[in-house]
Parts: sequence; C-alpha cells; structure tokens
Amino acid sequence: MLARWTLQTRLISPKPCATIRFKSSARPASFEQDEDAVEYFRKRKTEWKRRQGGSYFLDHLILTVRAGKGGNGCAAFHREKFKPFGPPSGGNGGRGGDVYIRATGELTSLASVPNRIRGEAGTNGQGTWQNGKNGGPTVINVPIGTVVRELPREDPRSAPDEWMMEEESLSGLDFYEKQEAMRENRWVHYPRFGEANVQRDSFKDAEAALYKDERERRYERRKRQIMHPVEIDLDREDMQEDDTNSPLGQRRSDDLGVLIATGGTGGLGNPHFLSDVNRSPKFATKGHEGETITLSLELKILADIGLVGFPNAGKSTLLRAITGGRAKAEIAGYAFTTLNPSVGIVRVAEDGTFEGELSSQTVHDETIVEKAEEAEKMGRGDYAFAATRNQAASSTGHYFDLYEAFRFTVADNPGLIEGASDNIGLGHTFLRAMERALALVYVVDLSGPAPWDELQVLREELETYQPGMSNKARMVIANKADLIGGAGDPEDVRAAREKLRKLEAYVRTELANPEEGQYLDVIPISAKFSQNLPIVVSRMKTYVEQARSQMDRK
Ligand SMILES: Nc1nc2c(ncn2[C@@H]2O[C@H](COP(=O)(O)OP(=O)(O)OP(=O)(O)O)[C@@H](O)[C@H]2O)c(=O)[nH]1
Ligand SMILES: [Mg+2]
Repeated sequence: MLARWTLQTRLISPKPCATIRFKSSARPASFEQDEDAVEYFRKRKTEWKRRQGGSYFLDHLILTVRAGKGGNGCAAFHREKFKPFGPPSGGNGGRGGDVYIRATGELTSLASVPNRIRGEAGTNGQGTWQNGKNGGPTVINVPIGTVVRELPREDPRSAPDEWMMEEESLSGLDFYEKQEAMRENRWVHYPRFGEANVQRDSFKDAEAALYKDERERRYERRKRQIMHPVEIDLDREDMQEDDTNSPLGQRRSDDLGVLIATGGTGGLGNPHFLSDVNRSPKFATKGHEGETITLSLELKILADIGLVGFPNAGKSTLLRAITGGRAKAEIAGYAFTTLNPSVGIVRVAEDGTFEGELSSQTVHDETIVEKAEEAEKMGRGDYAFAATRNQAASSTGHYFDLYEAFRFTVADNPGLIEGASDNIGLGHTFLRAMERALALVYVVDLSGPAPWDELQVLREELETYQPGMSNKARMVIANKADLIGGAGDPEDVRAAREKLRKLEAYVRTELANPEEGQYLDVIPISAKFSQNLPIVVSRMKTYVEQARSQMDRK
C-alpha cells in the first residue's frame, strides 16, 4: 500500500521529479533500490519516446532548415571636415549563408544530424560604404543512401516560413499597429528620423516597391514549393551542383553538395534610395530572412539484418555478443530497455571466426552489473597491466583489420509486443528501419513458458505493419538456452530437448514458406554466455551473401 502511495504522489506532484533529475550515472545508490521510482522513470521515458512517433530514429528524421538571414543595410552619411552635408554612405548588409546537403561515406546513420539547422547570418552594413560580410555556407552531412524530401506546407510537421510567422505575430492588432510592426521588421531609420521618414512620399514609394518585390518573392517561393519540391536521392558521394556564379565550365572548388535553402539577401544601405526628389535618404532596409524548408530524411538501408523479438528476449545481449562488445547496446532485465534501434557491425575473418568469438569467455551481463564490475576493476588497478583489444586479438592469431573477409550490419530493435499496431508499447514506428533490411531474425526466450506463442505474435505484428514482411524472416534464435536443462539433471535435459523440438515443429509447420522452399532455422543459443554463436553468425553471413547477390542480379 505504501509503495503505491509513493508512486502516485510522484505522478501528480512535480516536486519529487525535479529533485531526482540527474543522469543515470549520477543517481545515488538508494535510487536504484527504490524500485517504484525506477519503474516510474522507465515508463515515463518509454512514453516520451512513443510520443515522438519515430521522428528521431536513426533512419528517419524531420529536419527544419533555415538559411542564414541577410544583414541589415545601414543609414549613414559621410562626414568630413569642411563638408557639412556629405553624401549618404551606409553600406549594404551581407548575404545570409546558404545551406547544402552532402552525402558522405563517413556516416552510417542519421543520429548525428540535428533536427534544426540555421545558416550563418550576413553581418550588417556600416558607415563609409562598408558592406556587411556574407554568411558562409552550412553543409549538412548525411550518410550515402539518404533520400531527402521536402514536406509540403500543409503538413503539420512543417515549420512556418517568415511570412507565416509574421502573420501570426500580427494577429489581433489593428491596422495602424500592424503597419507599424511591419515597418519595424523592414526598415532601418537614421537616428531620430523614424517618424519624419514615414511621412515622406519618397519613403512611401520605396515602401510600395519593397512590398511589391516581397509579394513576387513570396509567389516565386510558393510556386517552387508546389512545382518543384526538393527530392534528392543522395546515393553517391560526389553529387554536387555547379556553382551558378562561377565562370562557365568551372566547378566549385569545395565540395558542398546540393543546395537546399538559399540565404536571405542583405538589406540596402541608404545610398540606394538616393533620387532626384530625395537627396538625403535617411532610411535603409533590413536583410531578408533566409529560406525555410522542412525536410524528411530517410535512410534507404540501415542494416543488413534486423533482430525482432519481445522485450527482454535478449536482442541487445545478442548484438553485444556477436560484435565482441563493440556495439554499446544497453542490457537490462526490464521491458523496453532499448528505445532506439542501434546498429552494430559484425566482422568475420577468412576462416569464419568473428570478432565476438575471440572473447568467447566474456559474459555479457546487464549494463549496470558490467559497469559496477568495471568500476571495481578500475579501483583495483587491474587495467594497468591488462592487454589491449589488439593485443588480446593478436594472441589468438587474429588481427581483424588484416584478416577481415566479410562484414555485415545487425540492427537491434526495441521490443515488439502484441497490439503494437494499436500503438501499444513503442508502436510500429521503429519497424520502418527493418522494412529494408535484407533479412530478419526472430529472437525468442526459450526459457519462457511458450516461445511459440511469441513467434506467432511477432509474425502477426510484422504482417500487420506491412503484408509480406514476415517472409524476410530467415531464422529463429532460441535464446537463454542456459536457463533450461537445469544443472545437467537428465530429466531436465530431456524436458529441454522436448521444448526445443516442439519449437522446431511449430516453426516448420506454421512459419515455413514451402512454396519458396524456405524453412526457418531454429538455433538454441545463450547470448549472455556466448554459446553457439558461431553458427548464428555463419548463417547470418549466408543470408546476407544471398540477398546481396540477388540485389546485384536485379
Ligand atoms: N540467462 C540468460 N539471460 C540472458 C540471456 N540473454 C539475455 N539475458 C538477460 O535477459 C535480460 C534482457 O536482456 P536484453 O538484451 O536487455 O533484452 P532485449 O531483448 O534487448 O530487451 P528490450 O531492449 O527491452 O527489448 C537481461 O537481464 C539479460 O541479462 C541469456 O542468454 N541467458
Ligand atoms: Mg534491448
């Protein structure tokens, strides 16, 4: 009763939450023991992730780009001894920086791309005809294979452009207030001449011309958005546009990629408004806002193999085990530990050994246990004489950098549960990453009461997400085999064998696709204790090889 009461007060009153807002590493020891608090924070984190609707996953991102704002023009007059009325001398503002997008082989996911990007602003013009400096270009680096699409303006996720933002800020004002606010956004006045300026006909003419120009710009921008929305398939590293300002046939010296948003033009200095009727213009214009564009970035292929399984089946443990601990997937004994798909690279040598196999003695325990062990080792000073990863590898005759013959990527996913299609758990969003995987692998907990039921749910959920998707599944990994069979008691071993056989029978009758001659392999393993992994890796390697050769043939 007491436990429930504490949980409820946390939910309604913000104060205790505020006091326990620290990083997991900085949590006091007592925090980990307060199971209610841990449970509450975990649920809140899962809920938060779900609300994002998958917009920040590694393979998909909604990105708002605003190119740089142009610098303001300057209203100034030349001052010189014996020349009381010098000519207007305000410089123009610098152009705002453009934003480009470029594919690079150095990245493998969209994780490093921020979801808001602002181009560099141009600087303001100054007196004595000094123009402002142009903003430099901003380049967004994305992995090769990224498809970039512009979201239409009607899409609720797309960011408002400068005119929509202005409209919003002016709502509720009367005509004169609006007029004043709009002038404020567009004009720079010579000190103390603001009120006098706006009365003059020359200013009114200039203002009419400015609005006309703005309407044209706005029309052109909207027309472009409708007729030619940005859609780029960045499948090569050297894609770049010719620089329209460079002499014919000459390429831009720097590889900037493809232009996606142009910077705003700089404001005009007051000399621009010099005319027969106005010999002393005391106003200049402000710089234009840069182009705003909302893009959806999608990575075509994220990983070769996708792991699909219930929460806690041991997917993250498996990924760590087959990558030799390089993939930093978090492992814990509660559901939805993994909130984002993460990708690991499996490296296989010529003789079929893989990196994780070299450290087959390693136990991949829960992250919190591993961290505590590491800290203890560190405290004892054990690391001072420990072999480095390369030394350890060379003692077994393997330098992976030298003998690596094949590599493929495996994605660890958040857990999938029954009803994911109704947005229970993390929903389906992360399965998008798996849509284009070359092969899928089911991971089930063999120690559970009915692993075959899990398989059925997984298959149904895949099919609900995308009909035909479950055909990509090639293997069933029966994890946690160490937990069944007891301590070698013949009766327990027999029961364990029986269970495995039942699972195999289920897979053969229910999951196979005999028309295509496809039967799924069932492989019992223990990811935690790295048992029976070589066979898993060699089968995965075969699937990837087959799928790749089929892709080449197409
Ligand atoms: N005994 C035993 N325990 C295992 C094995 N594999 C994983 N576990 C344990 O099972 C629990 C869950 O493991 P995770 O790897 O976090 O499971 P997951 O499928 O990634 O779970 P989610 O991220 O929540 O979907 C942890 O407590 C692991 O230590 C295994 O082979 N044997
Ligand atoms: Mg996990």
